[in-house]
Amino acid sequence: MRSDDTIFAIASGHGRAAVCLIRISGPGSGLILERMAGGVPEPRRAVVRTLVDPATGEPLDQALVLWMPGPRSFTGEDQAELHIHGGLATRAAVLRALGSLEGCRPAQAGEFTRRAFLNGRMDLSQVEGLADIIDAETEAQRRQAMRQLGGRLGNAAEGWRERVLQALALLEASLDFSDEGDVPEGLEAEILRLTGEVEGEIAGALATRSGERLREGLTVVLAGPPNAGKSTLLNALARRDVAIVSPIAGTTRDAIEVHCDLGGLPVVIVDTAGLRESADLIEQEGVSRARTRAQDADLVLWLVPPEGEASPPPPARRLLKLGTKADLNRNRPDCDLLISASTGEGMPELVSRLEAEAASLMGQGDAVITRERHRLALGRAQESLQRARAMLTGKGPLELTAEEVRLAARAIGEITGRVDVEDVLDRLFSSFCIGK
Ligand SMILES: Nc1nc2c(c(=O)[nH]1)N(C=O)[C@@H](CNc1ccc(C(=O)N[C@@H](CCC(=O)O)C(=O)O)cc1)CN2
Ligand SMILES: Nc1nc2c(ncn2[C@@H]2O[C@H](COP(=O)(O)OP(=O)(O)OP(=O)(O)O)[C@@H](O)[C@H]2O)c(=O)[nH]1
Ligand SMILES: [Mg+2]
Repeated sequence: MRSDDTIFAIASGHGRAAVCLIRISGPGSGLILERMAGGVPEPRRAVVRTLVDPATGEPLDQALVLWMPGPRSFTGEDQAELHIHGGLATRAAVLRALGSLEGCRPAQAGEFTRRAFLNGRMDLSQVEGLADIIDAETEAQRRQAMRQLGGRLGNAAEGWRERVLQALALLEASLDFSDEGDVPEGLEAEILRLTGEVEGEIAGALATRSGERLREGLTVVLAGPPNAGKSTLLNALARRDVAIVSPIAGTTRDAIEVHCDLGGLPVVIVDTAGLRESADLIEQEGVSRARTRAQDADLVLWLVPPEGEASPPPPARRLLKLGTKADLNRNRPDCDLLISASTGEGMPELVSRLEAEAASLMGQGDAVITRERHRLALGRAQESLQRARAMLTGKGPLELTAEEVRLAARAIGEITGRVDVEDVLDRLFSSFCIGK
């Protein structure tokens, strides 16, 4: 795809709507306004214009038009926006007209943001923050995404990289000037200080997974014997009739997921098939899926009916034992909590318990790293720094020490996209909406 094309796309939603936003970016943006909107308005001032078909002059729609010349624009290049009426035919007519102009083509997913990145308007960590803002479903996710867009991770990474490069410069100076192949004592102390500081800060950022958990949402799996009341509990937590409930054991077979917002934190609650030996092939598959989901879950709610558990709970990272149908039997000393979907007993306590679990696993958006990509890159940086520091104090070969420090700087550079990130970009932008 040519990057000097002028690209356009609908940036608003795609159904019938009151207003539709068409975004345009590239060197032909001004010409488009001249051909279709009667001229280029004053920069960054909205004006109402009648849009016309550039081929025939036929009026197509009334629009609010914006002109944002580069480099002071989102993409860093000339940009225009047409805020048109939201009807399907209007949209089609304007897009057809834009596509008929030379050098203009529909944008690919994420292509506006890719241009913003390539033009240095934002770094890779900020691009990820932007993607996360669009996907944020809860308040804490929104806050975390905004911090990343605002440069919290990017600034931290730049700070680390700068100090590592400073240490590298000192090492290289020693390489050039020392005949014995060792580092003068004063310099060695400074290199150890710089790399030690950075290594400690990176270790701090790696110490919690709460950022990744918050971005992805916490998975809570409801598991237990058939008829324990799992689907009834799912419906109660979701406050809608999501799953079929019946007195017949083995009602649920597929795993059913509901996205919930618990005090601003994203929690995916998964209802599963009741665990039992069964001759029914479909039920067997359901039971095997239930076990897998329980194993992968951040938290398993193990539901024990009044008649007790027929089998031990499946292996899980974290498990909370819930006695169900408390209205039928209140004598359940082995359970962490008693609930009844019929009377509502225990439900507020359960929700508080889940909120507390979620908060302790996810925080409120204060973590610095939010993706496995960050964890892997910083993990490599940390290992390189550790190896370099060990060589430095153990009087290891200077060239190898410098190479490790170089590797550390490179790994940190991956966070902001300073170094080879083509494949990361392709993967990331393919997950973007068209128009972003
Ligand atoms: N109509 C509309 N709304 C939108 C966007 C958009 O592109 N169009 N955005 C798109 O995602 C977001 C806002 N992001 C933007 C960020 C920077 C610039 C920009 O042109 N910045 C220039 C000029 C700033 C100024 O005028 O002071 C700059 O930073 O130099 C525009 C939008 C959300 N809302
Ligand atoms: N008395 C009483 N009955 C309940 C309660 N919760 C669920 N039940 C009933 O128990 C039966 C089974 O409920 P489900 O929610 O379908 O149970 P399940 O664990 O999803 O069962 P499977 O999908 O077959 O594994 C239904 O008849 C529910 O109405 C409760 O708190 N009290
Ligand atoms: Mg069920």
